[in-house]
Amino acid sequence: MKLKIGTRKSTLALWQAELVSKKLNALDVQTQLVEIESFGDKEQDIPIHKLGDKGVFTKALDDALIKGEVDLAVHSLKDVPTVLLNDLDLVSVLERGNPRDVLVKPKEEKENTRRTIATGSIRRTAFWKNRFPGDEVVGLRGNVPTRLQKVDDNDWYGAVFAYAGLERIGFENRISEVLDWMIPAPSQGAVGVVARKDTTHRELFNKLNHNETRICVDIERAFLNELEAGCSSPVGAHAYIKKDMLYFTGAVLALDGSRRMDVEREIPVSEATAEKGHQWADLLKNDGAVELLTHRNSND
Ligand SMILES: NCc1[nH]cc(CCC(=O)O)c1CC(=O)O
Repeated sequence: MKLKIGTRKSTLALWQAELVSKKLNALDVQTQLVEIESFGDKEQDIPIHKLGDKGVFTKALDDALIKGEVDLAVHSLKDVPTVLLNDLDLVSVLERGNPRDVLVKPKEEKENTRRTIATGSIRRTAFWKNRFPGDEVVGLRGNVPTRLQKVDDNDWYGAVFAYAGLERIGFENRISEVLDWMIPAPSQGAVGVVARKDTTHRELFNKLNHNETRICVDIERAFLNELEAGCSSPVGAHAYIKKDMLYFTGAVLALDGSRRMDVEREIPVSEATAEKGHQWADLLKNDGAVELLTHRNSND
């Protein structure tokens, strides 16, 4: 038996696919990587939230799974929509890396009269403007190495990246600041494996699961799902487990960062089910979170 692992072609995607491959090899399963280009990779210059609502990075791999061209697909879990296609399942979630967002400054710092921050993410934009209303935020796209190069080539104060993405491909040394105050994207820093529902390898995939990570990301993703928001919405959610407690922070922001709603909870791990994520999102919905999310600026 040789399992075909579908992956995107970026350095980060390949690193994550290799990780899954090694874990399967350690379980005496042979593997082969199949590189597939996604729509989100081809269209590097269009802002991500304009590419389409959901699955811009996952669709090509979903198709390959459904056609049987690959047996599993490896993704950054935060890029995977909370609702999968009917025939597909999230079969494993690996142990999470650092979930935080970080600031990367240019190698040579520039003198700025007004700070300009680069990011292509509307969540990062909203959080940044919420905390620093006087700063300017500009768009930034491309895979991690491309974005790092753009940071050095422009006059920006810096750009926001995922800690895990930089660390995995050897750019941890570019981190200037860990942005502890920014609530990460739901499931940021976790790697997920998607397979067909009728896969015959479920038991094998279960062995790749990291239970604590799975509990946390299921809650974060339920929170996002309940708010009916895709990966490109100004929604942050982060859960972590310490001893027997699960700690959760979630927030919904207006696009321009002018308003936000927060929820913070701690519960015993024994009570931690995805349902909690739905409930906590419901609290914010009752306070008008959906109106906050759907409120558009005139220049949008
Ligand atoms: N949207 C692109 C993307 N998808 C996953 C990561 C990083 C790894 C992760 O968060 O799991 C990145 C890069 C980034 O956000 O800087």
